Amino acid sequence: MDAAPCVRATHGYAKERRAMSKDAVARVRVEVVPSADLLTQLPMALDVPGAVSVTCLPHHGPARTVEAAVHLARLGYHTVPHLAARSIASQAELHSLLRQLQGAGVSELFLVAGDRRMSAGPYSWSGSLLEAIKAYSPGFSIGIAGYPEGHPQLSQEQLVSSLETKAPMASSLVTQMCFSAEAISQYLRTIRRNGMELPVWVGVPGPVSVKKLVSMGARLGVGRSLRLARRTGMAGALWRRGDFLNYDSARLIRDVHRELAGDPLFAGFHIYTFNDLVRLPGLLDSVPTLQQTTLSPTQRASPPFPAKI
Ligand SMILES: NC(=O)C1=CN([C@@H]2O[C@H](COP(=O)(O)OP(=O)(O)OC[C@H]3O[C@@H](n4cnc5c(N)ncnc54)[C@H](O)[C@@H]3O)[C@@H](O)[C@H]2O)C=CC1
Ligand SMILES: Nc1nc(=O)c2c([nH]1)NC[C@@H]1CN(c3ccc(C(=O)N[C@@H](CCC(=O)O)C(=O)O)cc3)CN21
Repeated sequence: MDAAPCVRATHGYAKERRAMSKDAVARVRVEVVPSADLLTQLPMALDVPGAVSVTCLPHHGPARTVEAAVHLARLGYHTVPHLAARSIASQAELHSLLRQLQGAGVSELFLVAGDRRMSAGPYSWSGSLLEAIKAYSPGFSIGIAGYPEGHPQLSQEQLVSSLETKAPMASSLVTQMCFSAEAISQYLRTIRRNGMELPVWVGVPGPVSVKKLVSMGARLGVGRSLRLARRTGMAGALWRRGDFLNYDSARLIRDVHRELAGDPLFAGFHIYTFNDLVRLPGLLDSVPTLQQTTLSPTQRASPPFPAKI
């Protein structure tokens, strides 16, 4: 870690912490919702040039995501906007969004079908959107979604076939929020066995209140994982005490890192924050650096993770 101190004039945020090294910045992405106060809140929690992934929620629509992404890119963040296929009304709208993003220097996108029941336009799933983007702006790197615990509305066959179609056109895979290190590493083993060779960003919940995670988790279809988290004690201690403090993201990150350190296709962690950013700096400080993930096999025999988490 870089030892340079980083002072923040904040309320409730860590006032002083060690700046993340460039390596650590490269290993972590922070997912945010394009809320009205994002542009003032995010810089208090994440230093430029950190990487930010900007959601595209059904009730927001793509213009809001793109507008926020353009602002964040201009602030100097590596910005990865989500484009939800079902939310894009026309090819003309898609082209306009892509031009705005290119104009701001955005070079990477994350595509999903999106949670809208009906498509607003010609793109009913992320594969057709991917093809359309490649045809118009081949320069974008494109991330697609992976589901360690399946998807509540989609069968395994649909997920496998969707992944097989999209992977050759994509540059990375981001896993859906999951609370189980075992489910994540099992999923990675399975997709690798099936010949998928994309770098994987492992999606984990950030230091969000358990209450928020429970309400969001059920809506996003990760309820099974949450129930597991409660039973296995990751969040269990908090539940038993009856208070809704923080989910222990650092512990999950440590467990996943222990399983995946040394895997050449492990890109890093994608942290779902739900804009609960106050405790993010503390978590980021505890994320392993690139150097620690590329230890030689001999070094790896010793504990693979810094003692601080
Ligand atoms: N993992 C994440 O970060 C996010 C996940 N999502 C959710 O994931 C779903 C799947 O997105 P992708 O992985 O891009 O799937 P996809 O676009 O690759 O679709 C997989 C298959 O399921 C069908 N399908 C997809 N969404 C559907 C829906 N809502 N209703 C009926 N059939 C559908 C498609 O036609 C295709 O055959 C989204 O619809 C949304 O619910 C949405 C936003 C972010
Ligand atoms: N099925 C699915 N849909 C998604 O949109 C989605 C996933 N899965 N997996 C991971 C992330 C997390 N997602 C979300 C979803 C909702 C909020 C959220 O904060 N929703 C607020 C409204 C925020 C606002 O309108 O400003 C809410 O109360 O619904 C955040 C991230 C987006 N992504």
